[in-house]
Amino acid sequence: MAKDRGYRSRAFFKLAELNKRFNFIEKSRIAVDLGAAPGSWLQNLSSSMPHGSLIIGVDLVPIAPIPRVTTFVADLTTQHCKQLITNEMKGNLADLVVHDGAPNVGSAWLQDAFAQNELVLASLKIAAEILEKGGTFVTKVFRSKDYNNLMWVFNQLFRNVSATKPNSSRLVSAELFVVCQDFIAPQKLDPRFLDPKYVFKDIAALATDTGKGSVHANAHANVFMPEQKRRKREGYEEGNYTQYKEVSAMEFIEGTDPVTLLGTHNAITFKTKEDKKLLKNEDTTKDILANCEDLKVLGKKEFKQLMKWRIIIREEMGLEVRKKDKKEDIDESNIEELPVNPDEQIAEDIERIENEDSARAKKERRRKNEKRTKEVQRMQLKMGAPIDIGLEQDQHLDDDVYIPDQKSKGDIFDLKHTQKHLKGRNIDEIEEDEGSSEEEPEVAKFEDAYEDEEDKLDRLEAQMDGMYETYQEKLGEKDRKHQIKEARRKDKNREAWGGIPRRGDDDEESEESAGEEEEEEEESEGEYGYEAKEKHRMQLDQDSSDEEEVGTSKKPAKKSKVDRKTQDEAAANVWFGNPLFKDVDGIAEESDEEEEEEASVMEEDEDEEEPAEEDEESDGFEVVPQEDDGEMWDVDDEDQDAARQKRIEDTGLITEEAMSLAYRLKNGMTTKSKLLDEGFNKHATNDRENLPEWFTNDERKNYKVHIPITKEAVEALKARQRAIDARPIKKLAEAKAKKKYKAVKAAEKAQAKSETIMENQELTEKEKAMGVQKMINKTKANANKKREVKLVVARGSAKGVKGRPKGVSGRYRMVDRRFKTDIRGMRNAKKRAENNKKRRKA
Ligand SMILES: C[S@@+](CC[C@H](N)C(=O)[O-])C[C@H]1O[C@@H](n2cnc3c(N)ncnc32)[C@H](O)[C@@H]1O
Repeated sequence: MAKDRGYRSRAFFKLAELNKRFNFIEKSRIAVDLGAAPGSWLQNLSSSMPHGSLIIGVDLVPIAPIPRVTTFVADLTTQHCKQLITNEMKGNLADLVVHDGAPNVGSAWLQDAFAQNELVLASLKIAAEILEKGGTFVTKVFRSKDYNNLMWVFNQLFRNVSATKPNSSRLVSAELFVVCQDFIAPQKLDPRFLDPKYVFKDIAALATDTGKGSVHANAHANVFMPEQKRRKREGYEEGNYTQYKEVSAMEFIEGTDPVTLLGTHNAITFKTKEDKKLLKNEDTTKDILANCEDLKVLGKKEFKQLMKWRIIIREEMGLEVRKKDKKEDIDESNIEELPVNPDEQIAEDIERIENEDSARAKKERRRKNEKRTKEVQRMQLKMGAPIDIGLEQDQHLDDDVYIPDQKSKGDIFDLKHTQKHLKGRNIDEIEEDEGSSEEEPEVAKFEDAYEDEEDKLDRLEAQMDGMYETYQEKLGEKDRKHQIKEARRKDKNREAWGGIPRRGDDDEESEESAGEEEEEEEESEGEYGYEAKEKHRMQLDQDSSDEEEVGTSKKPAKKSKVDRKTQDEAAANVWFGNPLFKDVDGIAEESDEEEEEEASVMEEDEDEEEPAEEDEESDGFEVVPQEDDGEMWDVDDEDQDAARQKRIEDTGLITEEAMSLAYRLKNGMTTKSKLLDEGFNKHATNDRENLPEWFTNDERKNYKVHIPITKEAVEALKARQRAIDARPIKKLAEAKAKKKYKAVKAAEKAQAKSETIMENQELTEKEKAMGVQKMINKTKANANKKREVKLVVARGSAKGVKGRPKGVSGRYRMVDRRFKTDIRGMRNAKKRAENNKKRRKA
């Protein structure tokens, strides 16, 4: 698909998808692609960035030139690489750094998460040095135990960080793409933030290393604002992360950072007088109370409930107004910002996610049972697959991961996430900004943002899948219809065969077989490209040929051998009873006659010697004399299927591609090993499960190297086709064989008669010679004699009577009365013409 469109790799679509969602390319002027070979991302940048933009690509391997792109061969983990880039940027800063690098060992891609994530960090290091404030960094990461640490680091350097998995990325692969927007551009950056030794250590350890307070908030302060006096951020006492903490309801209502409160306490209590007043409030429902009892097990829903409840109470209390006033007097240094303990938070996350997982599983089961529509099932399946993958990794830590077609991932919602999104703008501030009346909608907006986006994407995904499936079904249907239609077209008598059980079976089987073909096609998904196509095509050809040979069945095992034989005979009789055979020399018109004919051709011939009864009328039937019926029974066009079948049997090379391949091999233009090499690529062993159908279908077309079709191959095929076309068709061959058979029989009979004559003692030698000669002449005449077809007109009560008319023997044809008149007229005209001719001569 990618190559079709001129892109160097399918990675193109990943960046395109990311950009579609986050829209970072078009607004960039200077972009750097780290790990850019073969260059599809560069192609994307080159085509989408404004004119005059600077685009730099770096890779260990050279990149073929791309318009408007400067490339270097360099190792992105080196200082030299950064130097090359900065030189090219001539003192400017980049607005976009993208990184799709992957550790490359030999020719195979080693999906070593650690090495990958190390590369990510090296790229981030470059990005941090060359990006301008507000810039964007896009990177591929592998989900592993280090993933969360990386995310943590990204979050320290960028205001908006989103991990996503483009549809074009295989769901089974651990690869994710993280789009980090709004670069903070810290004045000074602690090198440990970009040092794998530290980053891939435990986050808590990192935090411990980076500051006195032993929490990452302090680490943050250490790294970003070393010169500023730190706020008092006591946090939990060291080693006492698990202590049970309560917060009063009023504190939660009035507090400035409810999210942190919820994240750092175990329960909301209603002990004070003021708290107790809240218990009387009708909005303080049982659910709210239950939620308050254990904050550690809050799910997304419960979290939302509590946040909404808080806002309602605040509204009722008019806290916003008071707060606004208060805010001016607030000495920021007095606000105690409760730090988030990473260990505890992770533990919380794990616990919560576990609960959520089981709740979600239940919910999904219920949904499945309730809605048994295809779309929802598909959607749910999509949701399931990535979770399975995620469980191999530290899935429970992937709180930031947003996976478009995996609703459940979106459900992995935690306080940390929320907090991050509210960073620098907590809910209270939102309230203040928007005014009290808009508080709830704003919060609701925030809360529903996840759901809306997820739902929308899920819906879209499901719709797309549904549409695609319908399209596929339609295609399949069309195919099947086409096959049946084709079969019918080739066999005009098919309907007439309906009475024979075998045909009925065949019909069913053909339907079944169509289904089977579809299944086979699906099963052969593992086979890609031309070969699969070819195999399928040959299979179809084979099948249609099979169908043509009446009496054969795709599922003979179903029937007993005897049955099958009888049915085959019946079907064969019907086949040869087809009027198409009527005019073929040597083939009897009626099927029963045919058998007799084969047994004793000569006898029948003798019968036929009897003069035809012209204008014979018997029981309402009139036999019309027939002068020359040769033109009446032209054989139809030749049977293409037979020709095709023959062609497959002959060589198996029926396509231009196959022929070209053979031609190239024969003429030393390619070798077997080269072809084998071409058949494999670095993606050959990739897992193809769980890929979107549209993608696999497109891939199948483009997965293999396309063999160029040579002129010579096409010529050779055409020549062969001409030769095949020139061959006698099957029916004709059968007719000729029959004729030959008859002739042999007639000769044998003539010989026997001659011997009888010769042995007759009563005859003179001359008489014997004359007798034999007469016999030979008669045999010859019989052989050359065209079998006559009697034209029969049904009259009176005989009209509409089916079957052989009474009193008519031999070959006959029912005709209209006017036809007889026409024949007569023609005969008379002919006679008149002859007489005139004679007269003129005389
Ligand atoms: C998946 S490919 C990138 C594909 C690219 N985004 C595209 O669209 O064509 C990964 C690339 O990372 C490069 N790479 C791996 N380690 C690297 C390093 N240390 N420095 C530079 N490039 C590296 C590999 O050479 C490889 O070309």
